[in-house]
Amino acid sequence: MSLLYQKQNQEIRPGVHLIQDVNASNSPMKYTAVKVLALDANASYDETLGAFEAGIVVLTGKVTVSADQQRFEGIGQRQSVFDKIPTDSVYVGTGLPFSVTAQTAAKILIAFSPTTTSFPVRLLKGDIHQIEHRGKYQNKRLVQNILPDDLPFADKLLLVEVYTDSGNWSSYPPHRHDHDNLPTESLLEEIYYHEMQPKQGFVFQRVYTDDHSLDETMTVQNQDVVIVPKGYHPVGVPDGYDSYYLNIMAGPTRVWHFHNAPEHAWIIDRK
Ligand SMILES: O=C(O)C[C@@H](O)[C@H](O)C(=O)CO
Repeated sequence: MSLLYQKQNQEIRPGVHLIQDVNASNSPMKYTAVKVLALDANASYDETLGAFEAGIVVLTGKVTVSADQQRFEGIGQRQSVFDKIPTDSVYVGTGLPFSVTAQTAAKILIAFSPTTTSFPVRLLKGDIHQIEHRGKYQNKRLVQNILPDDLPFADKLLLVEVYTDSGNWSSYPPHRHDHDNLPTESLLEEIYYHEMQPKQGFVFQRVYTDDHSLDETMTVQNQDVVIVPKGYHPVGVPDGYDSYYLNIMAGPTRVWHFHNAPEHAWIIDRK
């Protein structure tokens, strides 16, 4: 089972280019799915959600999102994800139609999770994001929380952006969240959407379980997706390149409680 989905570039509607489309039909994921779309200026994409909720993240550019008689105009805060400016997102509840119209050339990520529980459509402005500077030594990273578990605005979805600069590791020391064992650990699937700067860069990501029945180390390139159905999932960033990824998480309970690999937990305790 490959966990790596390399970028596509398929024009699915006039001015709408499909970069990624990972879902239950082409992956083992049950709680999470993702679409990444590049929109030419003035291009529009619309969809009616089935029994899914969605988080529409404006990765780059300016768009207008309409859903459930609400219209959010001119949202999006950056030209590149590497501007490191928290961007705007829109949460759309289960079963609703939505449309996205690009005011400038734009890139959007749509995260999905199956649910029949309705939550209201909501604009999640970038300036409400909780920002974290995690790690030390060579595992420093910048975390921009878009839809963390302490915002009760979704039934299942959790969304977070992570920046890992040249020569650092993130999602490190390795942790897992694949046991439904609250309050110690929650069961959350995870999807990584990766970008690199400069674009020709790559990162290494390993996904592995305690018994190594799953143990895959991948070379991940710009706009690739990695799925984490279970297991630890560290990311290493080579010298000279900076990494961005957006994480989508979801599972039976919308809480992020993870378990650090015991043999590597000492990494956290260094002074
Ligand atoms: O802290 C990080 O390096 C990011 C990770 O926590 C990432 O968001 C993840 O693996 C969540 O389970």
